[in-house]
Amino acid sequence: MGGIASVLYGAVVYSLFFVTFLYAIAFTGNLALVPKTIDSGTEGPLIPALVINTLLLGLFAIQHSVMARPAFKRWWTRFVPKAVERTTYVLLASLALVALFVHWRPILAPVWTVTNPLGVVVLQAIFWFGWFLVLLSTFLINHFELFGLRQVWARLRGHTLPEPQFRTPFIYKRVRHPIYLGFLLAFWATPSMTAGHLLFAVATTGYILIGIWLEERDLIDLFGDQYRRYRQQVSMLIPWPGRKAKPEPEISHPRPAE
Ligand SMILES: C[S@@+](CC[C@H](N)C(=O)[O-])C[C@H]1O[C@@H](n2cnc3c(N)ncnc32)[C@H](O)[C@@H]1O
Repeated sequence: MGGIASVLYGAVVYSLFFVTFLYAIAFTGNLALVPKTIDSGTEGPLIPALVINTLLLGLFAIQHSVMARPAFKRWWTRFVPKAVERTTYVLLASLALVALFVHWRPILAPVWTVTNPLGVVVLQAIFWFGWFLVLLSTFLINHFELFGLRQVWARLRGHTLPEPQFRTPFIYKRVRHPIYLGFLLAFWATPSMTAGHLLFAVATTGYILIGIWLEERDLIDLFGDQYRRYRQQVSMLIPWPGRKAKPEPEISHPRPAE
């Protein structure tokens, strides 16, 4: 694929991702700005709703976990050019989310309902903080590389991509997975939890915990002892006093002979 075509493909997919990301906020937060949310629409029979919602969540989880693994990437970059591998991953992830938004069936039995005005405000604040944390953390780790734009831009400029760098900026010094923490806050913090929303929150929490286990295996393969030390020092999801990344020991280089 030529450099300009790669950049165009990357830009279109990035736009699709961004719209999907905004829609996900409205979908999980039941914001009336969008035509369909997690609890909108007419409720149908329970069993088909459970089956369809579980299949939709499973489709997203399988797409995400399988395609993110290094062995899969090595295999499919024999067919998909390396420069657009990440873009194609983002495209398929966004399409899996669109399918979930379109086909999701509401299950409206209430699980909890908070009516206390302060409680409602606190839960809504946690919801918005969660989404803010997700977006902020993508920028801390490398937003444009995560969503494929850096790769297609490098292809256009004829540059090779640098090797992945281990990073612990800002909140990454306190928790190893702030993006996933943000999702958990956003998915659980609601004043009115329905059975459908609970299914979504429980399934995504399970998926995130499995995803962390898989991601950390890959990170240890990639960064070795550096990541092992980080894991010993820093909490997985919940920041804890005293649990903080320590500066890496300086590597001493022999002084050149004078
Ligand atoms: C969707 S991001 C999630 C990052 C992290 N798990 C989080 O929740 O903030 C997944 C990508 O981030 C990379 N990654 C995770 N932690 C990293 C770190 N400390 N430094 C560099 N890359 C990291 C992984 O290799 C993977 O490609």
